[in-house]
Amino acid sequence: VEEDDRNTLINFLAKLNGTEKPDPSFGWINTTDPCQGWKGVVCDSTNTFVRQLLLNRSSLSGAFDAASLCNLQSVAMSLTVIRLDGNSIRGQIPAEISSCKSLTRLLIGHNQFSGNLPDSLAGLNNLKRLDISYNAFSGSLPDLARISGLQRFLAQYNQLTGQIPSFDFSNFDQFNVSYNSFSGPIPDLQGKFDETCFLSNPGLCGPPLPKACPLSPPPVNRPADGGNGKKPKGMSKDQVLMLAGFVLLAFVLITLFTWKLCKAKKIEEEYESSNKVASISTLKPSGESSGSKTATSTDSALVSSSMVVLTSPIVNGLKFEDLLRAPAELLGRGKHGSLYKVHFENRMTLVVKRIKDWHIPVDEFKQRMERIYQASHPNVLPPLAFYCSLQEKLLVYEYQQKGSLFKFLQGNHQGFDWPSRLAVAAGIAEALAFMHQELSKDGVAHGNLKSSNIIFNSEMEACISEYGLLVDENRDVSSSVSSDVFKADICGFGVILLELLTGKPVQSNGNDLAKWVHSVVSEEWTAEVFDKSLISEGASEPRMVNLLQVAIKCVNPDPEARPTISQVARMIKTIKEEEERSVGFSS
Ligand SMILES: Nc1ncnc2c1ncn2[C@@H]1O[C@H](COP(=O)(O)OP(=O)(O)OP(=O)(O)O)[C@@H](O)[C@H]1O
Repeated sequence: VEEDDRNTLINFLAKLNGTEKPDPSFGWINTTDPCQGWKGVVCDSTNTFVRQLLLNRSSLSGAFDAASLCNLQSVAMSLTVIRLDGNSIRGQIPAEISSCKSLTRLLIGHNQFSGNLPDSLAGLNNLKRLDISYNAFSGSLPDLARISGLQRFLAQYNQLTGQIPSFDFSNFDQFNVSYNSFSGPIPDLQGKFDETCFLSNPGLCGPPLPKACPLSPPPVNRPADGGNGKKPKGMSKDQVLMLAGFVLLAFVLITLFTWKLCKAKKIEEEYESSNKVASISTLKPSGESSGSKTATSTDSALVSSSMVVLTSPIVNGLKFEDLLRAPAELLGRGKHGSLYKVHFENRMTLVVKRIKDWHIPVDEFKQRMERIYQASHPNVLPPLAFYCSLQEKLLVYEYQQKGSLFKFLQGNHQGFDWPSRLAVAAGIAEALAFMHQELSKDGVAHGNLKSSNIIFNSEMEACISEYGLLVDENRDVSSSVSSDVFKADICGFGVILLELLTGKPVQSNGNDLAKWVHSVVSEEWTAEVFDKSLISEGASEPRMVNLLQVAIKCVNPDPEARPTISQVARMIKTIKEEEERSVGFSS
């Protein structure tokens, strides 16, 4: 990034800070490149382009100068994520935001933004997630329905007016416009989302709200219509009656159809959940005798205040009691505890990890979770909330329906080609390197890295889950013992690389796979180890061997001989670059 552009970025942060110069703790200085250590800046794998600005929960209270940011050629084309949620930023969103053409996520919830949203926002046609919730935005929404790939729109707790755009809800995973002043009919939700997403908008009508819409169309108050709300001219009385008849018929048909759809969905859900669903308070942690009392069931009335919600846009207002009451399904009982899928009435689905036998002091647990949440990398699933008492430790994550790498490799993964596997390897290495760097002083490693803890998000990007859930209880951060926890992650990562190369997920701790690969490689049968589908797609054998060598370094039985994760990330980046060059060359 050129020096002038760096200065513009530094001014951008200063404005966000509401000060003349940015807070030095961010490390945004013009003698270093943004890709080298600027807090909250995530670059591409070649460290050339700024991809993400992650300035959420950073105590910012100034203004969002999107104009200077998005007018920077070098940044605007590459920037895919802006996260500013959880600050106290004021003012409007400048119309120039639309020059940040590549944005897929714009997350600015929980701030003090106000004024109208610029119409140009609807020109961000790569946007997948837009979160403007908990601000003071007013006026009508731009025609966001033009953004065809939008999957998430959160706008609750603002002062927005006008109609809700006719989104194509088929792609949506979350939607919320509650606590605003929207009016008019709710668009066709295609069977998704219930009334909680529309609460407290007195002018809204139609399903899923119990309030039916008036027969004649309500006054239209969107700017595109001129906002005059006048009746169409030149219609005879008969024509008006006929039109009203059609509207009535359409309304009856839509209501009937929605009712049938809801009924069918309910039956399907009841069927799916039969035998499997109970509430989390009735499901006992593994290893617990059925006669024993859990802290959860006894303490619940006393401890709801101890439920710490870290990221409120998704789980705002979540209480410990809500977690206990909601229908829960046991997903698995691992070595370290049980995992439940918890369904909420507003269709939010979370997973709750109930950690077994972790004798960590409550304060240390809290501090640890907050540090992990603050570290924030897009390829690491953040804890959304946690609960901690002496006897009970619960962690809440977003449910990811695409499942884990482990499950994926267990199934028919024929189409999982070499470039995709390389991208998964590089993505996880980069995310792990980021977390190790951010949390090295705290001595917090992942602690249980394996392919069932690599989860695909809705965009099929591999994310690390359950970071930092284990602590070596004999650990002494000041001594070299703490480096062992990081070296254990390297070994776990090496096993994941072996799984990607061989296409065989490991059931045990990975030693068997590592031993087998060692023996095959030492007898120079290297090609034998690779997944047959990789060989048949014509993946580059030399590059697969290079990755195999990285994996073998990582699973070295001597922890001290293993490379660091940043070294690993660099090696994988080089292999990936070679792959990209060769693909570019051949095409
Ligand atoms: N956020 C999530 N969304 C969807 N599935 C998940 C999520 N987190 C974990 N899973 C999946 O749920 C299953 C059970 O998870 P669990 O953590 O109990 O398994 P585990 O990793 O083998 O156990 P442990 O971490 O205790 O060793 C695993 O298949 C895991 O991949």
